[in-house]
This record gives sequence, structure tokens and C-alpha cells, in this order.
Amino acid sequence: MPHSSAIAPAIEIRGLHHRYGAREVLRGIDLQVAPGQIYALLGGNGAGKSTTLNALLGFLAPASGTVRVCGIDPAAAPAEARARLAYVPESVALYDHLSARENIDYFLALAGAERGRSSVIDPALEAVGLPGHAWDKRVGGFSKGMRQKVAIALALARHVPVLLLDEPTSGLDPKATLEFNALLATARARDVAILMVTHDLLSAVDIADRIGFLAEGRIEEERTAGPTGERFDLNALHARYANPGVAA
Ligand SMILES: Nc1ncnc2c1ncn2[C@@H]1O[C@H](COP(=O)(O)OP(=O)(O)OP(=O)(O)O)[C@@H](O)[C@H]1O
Repeated sequence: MPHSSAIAPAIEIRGLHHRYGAREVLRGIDLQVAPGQIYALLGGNGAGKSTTLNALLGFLAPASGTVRVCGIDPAAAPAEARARLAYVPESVALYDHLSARENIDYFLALAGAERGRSSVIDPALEAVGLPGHAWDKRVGGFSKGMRQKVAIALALARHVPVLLLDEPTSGLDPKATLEFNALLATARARDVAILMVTHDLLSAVDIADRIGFLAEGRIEEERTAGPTGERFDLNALHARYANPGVAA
């Protein structure tokens, strides 16, 4: 699995502090994701997961610390940082009256990216496994899983090196979750660095290369998958996740 620590991280957060008013919600986050690596960030409600994503998206001016997306500071140069990433929120925003192909074409045009149908759009839809009969259907009738496929196809078509996902599997049934994880594997094989905020331990265990536990504004612990074949211990992780501050 291509996640050598020798590769420069595409996502790099060091010593990140952030406060809302008097309340310090991030208290020294350290987190790196290399190209071709999937990092699952777990944490209870209010732990600071969305705030961390917002820092990468350039929506925050951190009190202190370093945030870099492919070497770019998103607070100082948000447009440059966002040109290198795709953000997939829990509920994917698409134009419901447009088809899958038309949505991708439209967003590629907005991004100023190359947008040939046969050279760019169709290969991306093929890569994410959206059935051909759905390509020209209006996405208004698509399931959550199908909308995610369109969003990831757009990310692949844009060739972004970084993918940020906010609770992507919430509300997906187990089959759709497996399909979603297969999408992530496709992006990982293209050397995309993937940061996934999630409460879904099963999905994280299935697909992540590294799992970080965020509590009280800090990464309390990270666990890394072993070489091929060795995966995470689900029971130990569940005990860890349910009891922040207590080693499993
Ligand atoms: N704009 C804001 N102003 C003030 N406080 C905020 C703001 N945004 C978030 N917070 C607070 O900061 C803390 C961290 O919030 P954040 O949304 O990052 O947590 P989270 O880990 O994503 O939680 P959840 O799993 O519930 O989405 C919470 O206590 C939240 O109430």
C-alpha cells in the first residue's frame, strides 16, 4: 500500500490552535496525510473535526500553528488551496435539474479545467462505477451513494491531489458503504491524499491507512494499519472510541 512516510504530505497540520471567542476548540492538532493515503479522523460530537476541515478549506484564521494543502497556506491563499482539493460534504450539492455528465461539465468549466466528454468526463464516471444508463439522467433522482459517485468523479476529473470528506457514509447502507470505500480506493490508487471525518468505525477499519482520535481539540492517538493483510482490531478501536482518554 503506497503510504511511505518518506513522501511529502499533501495535507499538513502542525500545532494548530483555534478559538471561538474565549473558547479554545483546537489545542494543538498535528496531522499529516501523504499522497495515496487515507486518514480517518474520528471524534465525538464537538471534538473539533469540522473546525479542522474548515482550517484546510481556508475558512479560519488559526490562532497559531501551520496548515498546508500541497504546501499552500489556505488562510493566506484560499483560492490556490481550494484549486488543489475537492470537498465532499455529508450531503453532496449538485444541480438537480442537470444530468451527471452535465453537472461534471459545469463544475469543470467553473474550475477552468479541461472538460472533454470522451477524454475527461466519461472516463471519470466509468472509474467511479456509475452505471452508464445513469450518466444522462437528472441527478435530482439519484441516491446519496450515486451523488457521491458524481462528486468523486468530478474530483478525479479535476485531478485534485487532496480529497476532504465530511461523514461520507452516514445514512449509507452496508452495501453502499462498501461501494463508497471502493471509490476511495480508486482515488487512493491515483495518489490522492484523503482525509475523511467520520463516526463510522466499520468503514474506517475497512478502508483507512491511518485512524486518528480527536478529543478536546487534540489528536489523542493515531493508529496505522499494518502491511497488507494486517488490519485494525475493530473491538479495541471501538473501546477506544467510546472511551476518550482511556487506552483500550
Ligand atoms: N462558528 C462557531 N462559533 C462558536 N463555536 C463554534 C463554532 N463552530 C463550532 N463551534 C464549537 O466548536 C466546537 C467544535 O465544533 P466542530 O463542529 O468542529 O466539532 P465536530 O467534531 O465537527 O462535531 P460534530 O461531530 O458534532 O459535527 C463545538 O463545541 C462547537 O459548538
